[in-house]
Amino acid sequence: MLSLPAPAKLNLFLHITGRRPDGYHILQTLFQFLDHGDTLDFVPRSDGRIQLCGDLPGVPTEDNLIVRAARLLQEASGTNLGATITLHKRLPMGGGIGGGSSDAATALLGLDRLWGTDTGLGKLAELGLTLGADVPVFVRGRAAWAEGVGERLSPVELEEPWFLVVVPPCHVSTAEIFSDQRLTRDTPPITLAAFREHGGRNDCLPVVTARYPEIRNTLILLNKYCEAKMTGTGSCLFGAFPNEREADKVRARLPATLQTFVARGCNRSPLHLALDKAA
Ligand SMILES: C[C@](O)(CO)[C@H](O)COP(=O)(O)OP(=O)(O)OC[C@H]1O[C@@H](n2ccc(N)nc2=O)[C@H](O)[C@@H]1O
Ligand SMILES: Nc1ncnc2c1ncn2[C@@H]1O[C@H](COP(=O)(O)OP(=O)(O)OP(=O)(O)O)[C@@H](O)[C@H]1O
Repeated sequence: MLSLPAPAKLNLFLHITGRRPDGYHILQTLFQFLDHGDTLDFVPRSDGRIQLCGDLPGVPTEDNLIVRAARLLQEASGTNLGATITLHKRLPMGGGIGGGSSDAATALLGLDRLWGTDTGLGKLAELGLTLGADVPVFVRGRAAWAEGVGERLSPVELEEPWFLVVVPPCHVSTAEIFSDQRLTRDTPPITLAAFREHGGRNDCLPVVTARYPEIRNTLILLNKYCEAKMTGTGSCLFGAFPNEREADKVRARLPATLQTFVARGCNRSPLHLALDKAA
């Protein structure tokens, strides 16, 4: 059996600089991975079937990004093999930490290894992009400066702080935020050097806090202890700390009813570290 992580990501900032004719948004963002996420177990099958164990509430199996990724790779590689895949879900859904996209990337890389189809990261990233804008960065496995719709990636070396992540008690649909009339789509493009000097913001935050009072209130609370930011289109909020102890201290002060976790920021995806180890 092959067991692999599907880590979370954070968008350290997110600027919307324009919109394509097809409605997709042109963005600038910085992706960093967390050493916290789902786990997928893979067992090969000779009958060609894709079986998923570990159903998600509200997601029909055929729509699960893991199953869709598996079928895409079967088709692209022409393999006759199948797999039984077990998903151990830990990441909140609709949290902006990329759980579904990361599961898809882990399925693509894990099955490519299991089946010996040797597809290569470039082709896997291309297949992944058809499943979601966030899949390619998980396939490439490097913290990245991203442009375009999130698929034009340049690897970057960032500090690797500890993050306290807070999951407000609501799901946010990415499509709903991107279609809100109030969203600003005209932030002037910046450079990585400018971000390192002046930082950046999340252009989705005003729309998300206007729509979700729970997120606005959680942001106010977290801001008492650190500079709180939002990842992706929400709902998750985070703060950076120099070490685990400092992050844990703030975590202990938050109401026990709030879902929270502490994880290390990683420039190299835990998925790729695990694949190297398993080689
Ligand atoms: C917000 C981010 O998480 C930042 O990393 C991503 O851009 C979103 O990536 P994702 O969840 O993989 O998004 P997708 O599943 O590709 O798209 C969900 C919906 O969001 C909108 N969408 C997504 C990405 C983008 N650059 N512009 C968009 O307008 C589209 O309406 C799309 O139907
Ligand atoms: N394996 C999967 N894990 C999670 N969600 C999945 C999966 N397969 C399909 N989905 C669907 O994708 C939706 C988005 O899930 P996901 O956890 O990626 O949200 P997210 O963290 O907000 O993503 P992003 O940061 O990419 O916007 C879910 O609400 C669910 O309907």
